[in-house]
Amino acid sequence: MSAKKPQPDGKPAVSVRERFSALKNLPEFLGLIWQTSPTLTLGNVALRLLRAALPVAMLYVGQLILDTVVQLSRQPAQERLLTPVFTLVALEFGLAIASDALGRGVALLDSLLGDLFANRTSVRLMEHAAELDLDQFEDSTFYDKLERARRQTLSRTVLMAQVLSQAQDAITMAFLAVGLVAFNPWLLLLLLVAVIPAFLGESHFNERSYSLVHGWTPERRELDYLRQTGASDETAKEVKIFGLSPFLIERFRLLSDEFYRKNKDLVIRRAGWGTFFAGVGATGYYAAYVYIITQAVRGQISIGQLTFLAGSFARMRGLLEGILSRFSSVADGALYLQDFFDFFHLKPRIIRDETHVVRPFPHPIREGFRFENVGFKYRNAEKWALRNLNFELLAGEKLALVGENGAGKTTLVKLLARLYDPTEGRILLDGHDLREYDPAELRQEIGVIFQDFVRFQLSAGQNLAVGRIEEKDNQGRIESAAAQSLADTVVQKLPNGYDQIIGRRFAGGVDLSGGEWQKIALGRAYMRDAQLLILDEPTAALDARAEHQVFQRFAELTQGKTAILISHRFSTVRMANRILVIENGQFVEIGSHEELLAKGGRYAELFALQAAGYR
Ligand SMILES: Nc1ncnc2c1ncn2[C@@H]1O[C@H](COP(=O)(O)OP(=O)(O)OP(=O)(O)O)[C@@H](O)[C@H]1O
Repeated sequence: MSAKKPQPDGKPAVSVRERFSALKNLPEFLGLIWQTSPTLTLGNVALRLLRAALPVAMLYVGQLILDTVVQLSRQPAQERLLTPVFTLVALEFGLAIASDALGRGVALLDSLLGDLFANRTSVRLMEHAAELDLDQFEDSTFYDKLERARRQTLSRTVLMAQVLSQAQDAITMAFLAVGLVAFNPWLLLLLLVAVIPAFLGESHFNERSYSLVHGWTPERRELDYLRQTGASDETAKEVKIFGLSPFLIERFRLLSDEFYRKNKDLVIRRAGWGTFFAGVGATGYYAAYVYIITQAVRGQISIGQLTFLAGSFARMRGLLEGILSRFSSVADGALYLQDFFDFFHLKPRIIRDETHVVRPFPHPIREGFRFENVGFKYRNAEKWALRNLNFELLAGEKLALVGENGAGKTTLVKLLARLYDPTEGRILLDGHDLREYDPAELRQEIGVIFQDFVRFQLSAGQNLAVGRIEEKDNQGRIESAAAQSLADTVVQKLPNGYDQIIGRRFAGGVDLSGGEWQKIALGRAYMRDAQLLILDEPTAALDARAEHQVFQRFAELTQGKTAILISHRFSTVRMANRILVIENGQFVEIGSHEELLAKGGRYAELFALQAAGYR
């Protein structure tokens, strides 16, 4: 990267070279438009080509009309034949109507193509985001890219129209230039001199504006966050109780005012310079006009030619100004495209390894999982979340993970599901590295219910079905999963049963208590029918009776399956075959409840601590 000139607020500006090099994105962009709809694209181009030829045709007919009129006016009254004039006027009338119709046709196709393109792009964005790794989502630069790619959907459709208009106007210019150059090539030069300063000015301000907006992506993300946090159903409760509104509003006001001020300075300077450059342009035009008039007065050209040339010059000035100023917004659009393509060029690392034969997932798992010296560090984190971890999770075993907050229990589970890969060491499944299996197949065989499970604003039935979404229409399966997780008792109370929308975001939604939500989430694990079931604090919000019932069923349901339980409640933990204690990401001890109690180590200590609380 070249050293960038900092903006007044310390953010890097975008160099001219970067803006030009961003234009290389246009062919790929046009390719995407073509793929969106070849028919609409072809139609659009054809209409624009026709339309490009019309201005010069109209000016030329105008010239013929005037010359014919002048000629007729010089003839004796009885010899004046008006038919040729009227024919020409009819022709010009036809051209005017055609021009208008073509203009509307182009606008229509632009809008249809634009809408279609925006829809397809949003779908592609969602599809690509779904392929990326979890840690990419946890990276703020990634998020900024995603944000810019998302925000620019609309302006990309504008960019499309701009690129096409650019080509259309260039063709019109070429037609007009032929006439102007034939008359006097210097006029073309005068035209450029009149227009280029405006272009440079425009270009400069566009660059500033892009830099400002680009540099402010994190702050704009924060603004969105503040706006949402200040007023959303999820946060309203705590915002009210803690009286957070003034704090949030103040931060929002400060940030948004600062952006307003910066943008205002830019807009004002832009308007000032814009007026000046428009003056320069007008001067050029009138100089050319005076010259053409002089030529007409001297009889060098006809009155018809005078109007043709003056018209051509004025028209070309408008077109050239348009082309040049559009050029700089096309260049900016292309810069935004850079963000867009950058996002699409991001590749996930946790993918099916196509360089090797992918190992089929064992059915059933024979030996189990083995952690060999596993260490993991989160992206951008200083500290290891897990280190030197060696243990075995045997096939069919129920293993409980115990450790204080932040010990690394959830991280361990995420490694098993390959949401991340270990930073060092490896995890084996039946003697082979997890990376040798297809991650999609692996995840199919693992059912995880995280402690921060998602409360989907969908129907109760769909909330259960997310455990295996292919079975969303299998009502029998949904109901039996609900019965196993006790979610059926929750659904019974809902006015519309399984079809009831839960959560408050949408009209008619009914919210559930924390424990009720948890029963629904647990049901997902039973929908899943996976070989390895992982429940991360599955019963934290359940009352004592419900917890007891859940675990009675859990033992039955996981028979023959491998399971991991994370819990801070020892009543739950002791139901596991073995318990793994971790502390600060390190292995402490492993064994059955009785063994660990007898050993009198960390587990025994924690157990005694909790038991004392109940005495
Ligand atoms: N996405 C993340 N990025 C960076 N650090 C993380 C991330 N998630 C967790 N950590 C850190 O990794 C460590 C282990 O976290 P983990 O969630 O695995 O703990 P845990 O044992 O499940 O805790 P708890 O009992 O509170 O659920 C913690 O120090 C935490 O701050």
